[in-house]
Amino acid sequence: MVSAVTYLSGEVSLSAVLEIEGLRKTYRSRKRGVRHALDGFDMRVEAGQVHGFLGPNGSGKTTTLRTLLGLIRPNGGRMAILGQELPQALPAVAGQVGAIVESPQFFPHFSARDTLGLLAQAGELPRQRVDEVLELVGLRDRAGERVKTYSLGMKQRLAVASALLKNPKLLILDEPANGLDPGGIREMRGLMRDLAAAGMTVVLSSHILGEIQLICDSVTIISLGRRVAFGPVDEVLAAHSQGAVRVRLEAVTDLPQAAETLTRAGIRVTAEPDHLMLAGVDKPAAVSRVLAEQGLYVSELTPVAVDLESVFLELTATAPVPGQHRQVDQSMKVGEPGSGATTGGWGA
Ligand SMILES: Nc1ncnc2c1ncn2[C@@H]1O[C@H](COP(=O)(O)OP(=O)(O)OP(=O)(O)O)[C@@H](O)[C@H]1O
Repeated sequence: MVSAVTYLSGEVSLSAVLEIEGLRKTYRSRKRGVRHALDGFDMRVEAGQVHGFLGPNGSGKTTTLRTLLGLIRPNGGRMAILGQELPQALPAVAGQVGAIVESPQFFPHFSARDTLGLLAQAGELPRQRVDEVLELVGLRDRAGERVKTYSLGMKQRLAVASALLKNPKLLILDEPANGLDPGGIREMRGLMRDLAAAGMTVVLSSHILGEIQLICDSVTIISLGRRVAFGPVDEVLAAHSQGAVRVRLEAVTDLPQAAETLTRAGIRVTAEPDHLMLAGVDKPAAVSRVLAEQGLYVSELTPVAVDLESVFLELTATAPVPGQHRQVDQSMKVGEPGSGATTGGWGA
């Protein structure tokens, strides 16, 4: 584990493996105009953590990761990995960063062992590392079979194995659980925890929020190119659990009117099929009073501990859909009515 201690603004903190401050990236195209994919984005990941990077489609996750890896040039801000400024230090830190940002393509007629052997040779890594990573990702027993016979989950594990070959200090994975069945997801979760326990820092983006809540020590949530929440998972949940209340009505058909009434009363409401979730409620009695005044009668009013999915919904005003990508664009288009609004989404 990286054990260095850094001094920030007079405070002692653990060493940050990854630091991003005020990162900006603007895409310009004749057809779509100017878009701020990253609009002053901040992120900090401490050593030895599994860190979840969450955001709706089009919120800027891939742009952030591609910028970090030197594949895209930012328009402003600063980035550092292992205390070294990027992109200047990229050649120096590249050997300590393993990443899968886009699904890697493998030769279909090669086996996993041949594929990794070739990559190890190209990277001048010891051959024994191939068997170590095959064991780590649980592919050892099928390592001699051709990649074209592999399931999506096995290809995903091969991709992770290829990123682990150089025994990186920082592992960056974009949607590692994509295409995995529940058993595969559980194995991947165990692998991430084992890697972190061995001192590796893991950053993973995912749309499977329940998984992130189980695996990750800390999270960053991005929306419209800006950080909207960050910190240890339990602290983020605690901060958003204050005043969270579940409301059921005698008549389910009254829910839309109740949602409207409560929203008008200044309460944040998320509608679920058979109940409403409210946020920031100081006095639950006020909720039943406001509703009763409209002839809407409450059958349940329960304070609840929120999960990461509810926090994500509240902060980004949209629900994640596993496996869906870029069907709705969350980035701001400059000059568009509503640019700068805090909502985005998958809705279309
Ligand atoms: N090469 C590009 N040219 C123009 N716009 C781009 C380009 N790449 C990304 N964008 C835009 O930048 C915004 C952020 O995209 P990005 O891919 O970083 O989001 P994301 O959070 O990774 O989304 P997803 O979860 O769908 O992968 C989107 O509006 C996207 O359309």
